[in-house]
Amino acid sequence: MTAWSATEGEGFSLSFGYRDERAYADLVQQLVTDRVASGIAARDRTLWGPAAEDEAGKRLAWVSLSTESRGLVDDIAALQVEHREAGLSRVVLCGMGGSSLAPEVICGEAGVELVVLDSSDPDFVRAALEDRLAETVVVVSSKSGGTVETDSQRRAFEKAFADAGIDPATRIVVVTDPGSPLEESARDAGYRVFLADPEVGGRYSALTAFGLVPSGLAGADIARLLDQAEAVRPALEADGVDNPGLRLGALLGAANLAGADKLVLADAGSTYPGFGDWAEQLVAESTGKDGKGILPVVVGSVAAPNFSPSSADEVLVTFGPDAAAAEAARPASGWGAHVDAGLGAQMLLWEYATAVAGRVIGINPFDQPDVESAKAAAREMLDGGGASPTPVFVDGPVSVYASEGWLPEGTTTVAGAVEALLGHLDGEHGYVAVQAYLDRHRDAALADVRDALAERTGRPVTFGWGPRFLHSTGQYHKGGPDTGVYVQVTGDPVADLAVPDRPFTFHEFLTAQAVGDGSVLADKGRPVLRLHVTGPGELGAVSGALR
Ligand SMILES: O=P(O)(O)OC[C@H]1O[C@H](O)[C@H](O)[C@@H](O)[C@@H]1O
Repeated sequence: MTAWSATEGEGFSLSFGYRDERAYADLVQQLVTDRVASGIAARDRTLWGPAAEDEAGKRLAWVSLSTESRGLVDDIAALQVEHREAGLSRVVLCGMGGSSLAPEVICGEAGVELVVLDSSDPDFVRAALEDRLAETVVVVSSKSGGTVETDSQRRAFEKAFADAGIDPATRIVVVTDPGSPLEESARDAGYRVFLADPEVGGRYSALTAFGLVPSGLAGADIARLLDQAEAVRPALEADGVDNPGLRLGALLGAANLAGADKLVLADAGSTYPGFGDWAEQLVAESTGKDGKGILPVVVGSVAAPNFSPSSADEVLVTFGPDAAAAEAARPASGWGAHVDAGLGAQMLLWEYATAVAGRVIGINPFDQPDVESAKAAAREMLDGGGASPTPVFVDGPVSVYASEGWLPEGTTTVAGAVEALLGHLDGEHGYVAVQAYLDRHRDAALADVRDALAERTGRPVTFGWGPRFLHSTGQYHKGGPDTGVYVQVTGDPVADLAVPDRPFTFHEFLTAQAVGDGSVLADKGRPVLRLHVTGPGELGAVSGALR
């Protein structure tokens, strides 16, 4: 690292460190000359090349949401008052990926309760259904209106309300795009419907109805969020070398082209701790395709392995006001940045930076071509078309499944299988993705294996909860560079739960998602190990072997 330089303006401050300041300065200058910032603000569809033009043409309305979304604030506040007067104080959000990650961060910062149901794990779903139903409002959010997790959750809540003698129409609020199948069924059912701007993709939708409705109903100050975004807009739209969106985007893009293709994100004293998970979806789904991309690695703090120490393929970025913590870290790659801003400004800044990085890397930051393949494989499994997998061996409470071509014959222990998988990890660019298809509240302690595995391997390690990560890093795993090894953890639930009026249960669906995504990865020749435990009490056998 040769230098740190700072940019400050209303609503943000950034400092950067670079291996080679000239490489960075030249690139930012080029972006200024090409008028990329004002071009994005003017919704210029040509900035990502001819192949991306169609998609970009209908995906750039996020640039002006800080003004366009103002009209929603009063409507949401009025509905919130109605709910409170009716004694409804608990808000559950059913939604995946871009339809739930932003509200989770916004409500986390505001310190208001929002129950985010972004799972098909039967124990997790049941816990959400059984808690204080009499006081519950359910927001069902889906842009496409066709996401099976969200549809299943909606059905489960409709049945729970009906069984309790409560009219679902008094409790269910829907957020969707105009004309979606969900809009139609919601209108038929008499639900309150908020329509979002269809020219904003899911992961750029934080400041649309998708971010604002659940957050506002839960009690967060959404007008303040829009104010923060509005404050940073002039800086992001300016064709100048101090533009923070250009600078952060250029850093991520230039680092990526130089081989630093992992983005390690750490909180440095922010008031919005879940921000890493929101940025993870934005960056991974936007850039991870065509064998290219930036892999976000969300870590607990600047003291966590992968941040300190780091490896030569990692860019270290902190968010929050603690600049000293950021500067104390010395990235092995030489690439790093520190970004401090109010949450609304931070979100808009990263959206610009991601769009800019996409242009630098040479991908379309608005599509997600590999997400559908896992959904199709899951559907095939549920229809009975997918081959039912058999374990390679069973070790105590753990059944072990492996994709072809990497597990040595004669392996009989979980520890041996993990060792063999890690043996396939490339020392320069390899990463480990742990994917836990479990109850992310009850089984939260399993996430500790991230740090342990990062220490053990010295390589970037990500930890994601299934099916949540399928709508985030799942795109990168399948569409990004072929450098990962994958550990899936699945388990038998305490009790399964039917999906009302569907021919499958939640557990069958969750299993189909894990097996389906694993088969798509395996078909691409990516090594996959699945460890299936007989029950939540047996997870120790898995975490022990991964440490
Ligand atoms: O809002 P929905 O249409 O239900 O989509 C939820 C998620 O689904 C897919 O996985 C997309 O890749 C995500 O970008 C999106 O956020």
